[in-house]
Amino acid sequence: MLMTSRASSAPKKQAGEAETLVSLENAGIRRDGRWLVRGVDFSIARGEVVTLIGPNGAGKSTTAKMAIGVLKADEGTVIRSKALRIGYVPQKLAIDWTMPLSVRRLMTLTGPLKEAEITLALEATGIPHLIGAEVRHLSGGEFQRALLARAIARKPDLMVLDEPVQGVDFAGESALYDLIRTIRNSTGCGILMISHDLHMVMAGTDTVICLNGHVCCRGTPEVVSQSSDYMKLFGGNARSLAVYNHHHDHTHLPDGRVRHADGSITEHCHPDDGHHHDDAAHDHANDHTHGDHHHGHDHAHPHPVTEREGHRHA
Ligand SMILES: Nc1ncnc2c1ncn2[C@@H]1O[C@H](COP(=O)(O)OP(=O)(O)OP(=O)(O)O)[C@@H](O)[C@H]1O
Repeated sequence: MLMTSRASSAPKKQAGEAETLVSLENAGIRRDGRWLVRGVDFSIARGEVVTLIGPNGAGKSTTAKMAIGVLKADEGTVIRSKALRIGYVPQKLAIDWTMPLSVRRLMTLTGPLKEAEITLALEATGIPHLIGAEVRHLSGGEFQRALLARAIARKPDLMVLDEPVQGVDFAGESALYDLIRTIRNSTGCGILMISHDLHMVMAGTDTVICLNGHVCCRGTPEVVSQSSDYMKLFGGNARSLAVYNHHHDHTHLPDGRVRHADGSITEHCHPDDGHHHDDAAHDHANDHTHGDHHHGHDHAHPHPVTEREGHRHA
């Protein structure tokens, strides 16, 4: 029997367990008699970074759109937590690049924002000085920062970033991934990210879902990078992947406090805690179990941006 996205009752959350923001069970999208993706199962908790990887056409963007409700599942279920606020940075934007458009205006295209909210978001992404700049004059990295600012300005519970570093140079990529982690750490939001950039992304991700029309393999970056299915898909690239090996001796809770191995909770990490500085892979309250779905809910209210051809960084 085919089922579509549905609401459910409020989640019953165990003490200490991060809230599940969105959960997909056996979800699929069919178009023109073909399943674009099928049998997709995963969930995203508050404070968790989930990354979708996979070759071109694997269904990553389709899956992300299904997760946030831009596309309705033709099979299976997609459940989002009640009144979930979503910040979405799509892969492509329908922007007329010949028309004047300031960064300030770009920020409010999908909904009104106060000037102070715009300024704060642009400060967070490091480009407050560009508030009056023409979008068409921005560099690739500045444009991506502006899109990120627009996504975070609405203080989302879940950020969905479809290839957030496209067109950005190597140093800029690293800075943007740092920024994404900083946003997650300071706001405790969940993040669903799509990327081809295996090296950077794998290091900063709690859970990797490798897609190829279906979920090919999943797990921590370490588990996925050693999977034979993953090796088959990515070949030599996979073998050269440098996953940041770390051990988790503490957990960052969504409210910013830190729970240590002995169960004690402090405001900050201890100086001698494992894998801190230049750390790309803290364990941020991802102490929930995938496939263990507690949620409930209702329709999400994403701020989808029309996506068509025409994005200059595509
Ligand atoms: N509306 C649609 N109708 C028919 N086919 C579609 C539609 N949207 C996407 N597709 C096809 O579905 C497949 C998955 O597309 P999707 O954009 O999700 O892939 P992706 O993994 O994000 O790819 P990429 O890495 O190239 O961005 C592709 O083969 C694409 O051509």
